[in-house]
Amino acid sequence: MTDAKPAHKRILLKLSGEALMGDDAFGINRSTIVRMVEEVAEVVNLGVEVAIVIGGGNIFRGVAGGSVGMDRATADYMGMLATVMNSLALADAMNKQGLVARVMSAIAIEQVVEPYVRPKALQYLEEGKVVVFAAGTGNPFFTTDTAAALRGAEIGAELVLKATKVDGVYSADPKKDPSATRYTKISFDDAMAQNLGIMDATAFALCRDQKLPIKVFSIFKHGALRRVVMGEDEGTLVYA
Ligand SMILES: Nc1ncnc2c1ncn2[C@@H]1O[C@H](COP(=O)(O)OP(=O)(O)OP(=O)(O)O)[C@@H](O)[C@H]1O
Ligand SMILES: O=c1ccn([C@@H]2O[C@H](COP(=O)(O)O)[C@@H](O)[C@H]2O)c(=O)[nH]1
Repeated sequence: MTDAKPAHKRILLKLSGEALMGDDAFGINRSTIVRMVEEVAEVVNLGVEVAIVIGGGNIFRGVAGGSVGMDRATADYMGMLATVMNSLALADAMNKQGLVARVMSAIAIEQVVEPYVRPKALQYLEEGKVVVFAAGTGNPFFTTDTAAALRGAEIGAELVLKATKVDGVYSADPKKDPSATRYTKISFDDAMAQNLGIMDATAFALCRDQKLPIKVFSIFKHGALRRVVMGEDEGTLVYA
């Protein structure tokens, strides 16, 4: 029995939307979302304050064909709405698991979820509730990675955790280049200079300027989220 304490008091967890598909072609795979929530519950039960941003790739990429030739901003609003659906599904699964989750949207959609109001989000976190930030930044031409950086900075998170389909940042996309090697850590400047596609440059730049480190790790690896929160060796650290 160990009484080791978490290395972080408040975190911003960015969950991959695409990972929610599991082995399905698109949408939300029930057992995958339940597994993700079990991992989240582990760290919430350690007393860590958890805010979440979830991507929309599992839904949005499924309808992306329909957005071909569409006005870019309109297609981006569709993408943001996809993240609202994922956020609702995630919060529902968390509530069923015994956690208390609140969804806050960057786009006004008040019959469905409450609007993002920073002091309210901070209050929820202090009360031990999990806050899910939906609709990205609320602006087209951005991504949910940037939303994670933005909300992470706003709520004073100590770390942004990017839980994705790969187990860290590689010298090239490991899905395209099998010879790519994984970094245990890399500076924001180096990641940006090498144009590493794991996150967009806006998200990297915001975190670098705010000195907000990022850990990239696999959401499919059991216990990885807990190990990151405990400060153990897992994934890749991106630092200022
Ligand atoms: N240098 C790199 N190191 C690691 N992964 C990389 C790199 N370059 C590109 N990738 C790819 O980036 C993907 C993760 O980024 P992406 O933003 O698409 O996913 P996500 O955030 O998990 O999904 P979503 O947008 O659905 O939330 C990985 O699956 C990997 O194939
Ligand atoms: O702030 C934001 C966040 C997202 N979008 C749009 O949504 C999709 C899905 O987000 P992912 O980060 O790719 O999962 C994204 O492709 C954008 O089209 C946005 O416009 N603004």
